[in-house]
Amino acid sequence: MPETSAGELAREQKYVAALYERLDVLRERTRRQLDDVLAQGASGTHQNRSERDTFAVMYAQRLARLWAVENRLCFGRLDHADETSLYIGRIGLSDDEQHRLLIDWRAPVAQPFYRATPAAPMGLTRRRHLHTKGRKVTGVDDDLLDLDRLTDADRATLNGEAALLAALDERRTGRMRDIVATIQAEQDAIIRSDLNGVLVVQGGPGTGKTVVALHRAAYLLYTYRDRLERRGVLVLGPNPTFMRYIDQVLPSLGETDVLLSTIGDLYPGVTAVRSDPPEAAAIKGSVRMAEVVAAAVGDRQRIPDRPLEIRLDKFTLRLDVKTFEAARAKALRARKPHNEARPVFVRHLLNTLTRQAARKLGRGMLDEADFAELREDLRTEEPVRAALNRLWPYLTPQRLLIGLFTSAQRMAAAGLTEREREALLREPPRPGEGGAWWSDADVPLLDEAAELLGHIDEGVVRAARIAEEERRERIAYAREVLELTGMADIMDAERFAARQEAEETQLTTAERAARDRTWAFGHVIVDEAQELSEMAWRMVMRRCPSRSMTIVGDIAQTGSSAGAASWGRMLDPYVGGRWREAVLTVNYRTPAESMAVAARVLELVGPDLKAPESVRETGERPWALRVAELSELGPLVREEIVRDEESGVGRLVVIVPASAEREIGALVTAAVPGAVAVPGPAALDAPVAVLAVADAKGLEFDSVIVVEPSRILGESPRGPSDLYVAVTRATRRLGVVHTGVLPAALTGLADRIR
Ligand SMILES: Nc1ncnc2c1ncn2[C@@H]1O[C@H](COP(=O)(O)OP(=O)(O)OP(=O)(O)O)[C@@H](O)[C@H]1O
Repeated sequence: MPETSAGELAREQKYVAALYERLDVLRERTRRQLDDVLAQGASGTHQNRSERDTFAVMYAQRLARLWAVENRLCFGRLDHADETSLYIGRIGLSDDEQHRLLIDWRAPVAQPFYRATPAAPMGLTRRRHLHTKGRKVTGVDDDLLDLDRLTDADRATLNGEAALLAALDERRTGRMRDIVATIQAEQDAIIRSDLNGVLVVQGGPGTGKTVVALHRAAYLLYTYRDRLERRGVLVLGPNPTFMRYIDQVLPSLGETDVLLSTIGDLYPGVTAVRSDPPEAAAIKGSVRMAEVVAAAVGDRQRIPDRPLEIRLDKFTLRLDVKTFEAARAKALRARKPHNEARPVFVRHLLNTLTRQAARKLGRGMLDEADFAELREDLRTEEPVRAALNRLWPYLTPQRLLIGLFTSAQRMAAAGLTEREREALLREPPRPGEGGAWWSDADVPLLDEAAELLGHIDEGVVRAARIAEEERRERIAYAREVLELTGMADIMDAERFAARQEAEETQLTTAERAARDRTWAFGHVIVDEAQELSEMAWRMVMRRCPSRSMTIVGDIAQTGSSAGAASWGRMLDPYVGGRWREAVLTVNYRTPAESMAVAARVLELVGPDLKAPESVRETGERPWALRVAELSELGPLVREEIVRDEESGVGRLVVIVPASAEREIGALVTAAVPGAVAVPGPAALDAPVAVLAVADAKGLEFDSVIVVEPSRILGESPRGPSDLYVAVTRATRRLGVVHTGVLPAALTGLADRIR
């Protein structure tokens, strides 16, 4: 950082202090507004209450936004040729007279902060980066953009990349940080790209795809707030650990109302916890499964090929094949989903049964009311109900798929081959297993099934009954509370209960969207998009009929057996070639020394692929160590920690083949206190984590040890991509530990001296 005169720092400190004062005033004002709205209580008309709820959500969100921007509220200053200056920060601030004090980084006038260069200064003479700690300005560094105006002193301190390099060199905390202060021009162009259409951002590891996608979400919400606030923005990522890794970025940019989800979480009411073996995942991910699920539904509409007798107390009724066929044809003609077509099928059969019953009862011609009454009587007869349920059962997506995957016969009827059936056949869920039965690859199939099955009337009825019971319970509880607190005289139980309920229904857009399978988002961002299967794309596209999407990923890193080999193959079925691509080329994470190793691994993925260029060097060569047994790993990791600490390196990850995750996890956790060997938030917070490649995807660590690279290579058809992911996770140091021979791509690493 260049020397800055004390006077200059003091001037910036004064300005920044005033910004924080203003922030405090606004927080206090918004808190009071929220309190006032909440104090109005649940009384008034329905419209009053709903307006009050809307205001309460709005003030609460505004308050959260104001609290989220505390750190590095202001990080830049633009000096224009006409000698005016603008301060750039996380949000815009004005005083009560509407003078602008701070410009939101997403506003058009802030754009030169990211794009101006000496060759194209965009009207600027200087771009200043302000460094702050808490509310204190600790330093500034300047890019002088009007070279004619430079004084000799200015020339001596010209320092374009200082802020970026300082940011990249910082120790990692286990959580991704925002980059508002150092967004680079090629990234800014993506962040501010038009809202409409499908934008694909292809880029190698560490090129900032994830962080750029998140800043784009914040930019779009700011620029198109009216359009997006109602429909919401969805950000999809590969696994829960990754979601945890990125979940602070948008709040730190003042955006709290974006739904972050994995594919495994996207179907309301199901959380996928299993992952399928590669072969099963590939079958379930193939678009052919759309036909299989449709055939499985059709299989549940199959009619008997012989007549059916239904014995009642007084007589026996009989349905013949012709009647079944007519009922089914009518139901299919309705072109409705399975459950919604059921009433058509059922009505036809019931009418036939009613006519038979009338004849048997000797009642000949019935008028309309008597006919309806008799039909209703029959419908409630247990044998009739059971027969109708067998013929055209109400189905939930869960019931359909459990029925399918637990029966080789049903799978065959739905068109799966013998080999596919063997790969997919499963035991039914054990009692209480419920949610744990589902895998990531099942979720798009549930969604597909839900489309074909439609709503269940009975379910709606049941839900309404449960809601009514809950309402009654709530009133009873409210009555108790009021009696206990002696407030029964001043407030009635129903009003008290309604007030509580109102608090529960004050949902944000993201919360409402998360509960609704049919929600159409205003914009969808897919990260690590190369991992999505064809079936997953169908599910995602359903969530985004407007096709306003940002898709970020790297085809060279595809690890899933059902993932993408090209963007066109995945997207063309939906947008027919109408997608635009932006390419990121600079790697901000991995030092040049590790990237040289990664480039050789990349040749195994595809000889024509080009690794991104690193923006910095660390001077440390990646190392390799051959050990006789993996049990040597524990002491070795301990040594590495000491070494890392001595050189100021923070967090370490041991990346292992999936098949050795448990064994190596046990070795390392036994040898290193505080080490964590299960994916999830704990792995992000621990000083040492052991992760399989799939769980390390998208993450980064100061120091990385890759174990048994040959096994990673050989473990799946996508082995080379997996090894490429593994060797590109380190921000500082990379080492390789192996028992056998090193893959050729890794020869040439420095020997590690012990
Ligand atoms: N302009 C920038 N200023 C500061 N840091 C940056 C910038 N761009 C990227 N980074 C940092 O580089 C690292 C890599 O970014 P990110 O994880 O978004 O890359 P990626 O392309 O998604 O990588 P991968 O494909 O490996 O998942 C992050 O620490 C990110 O904060």
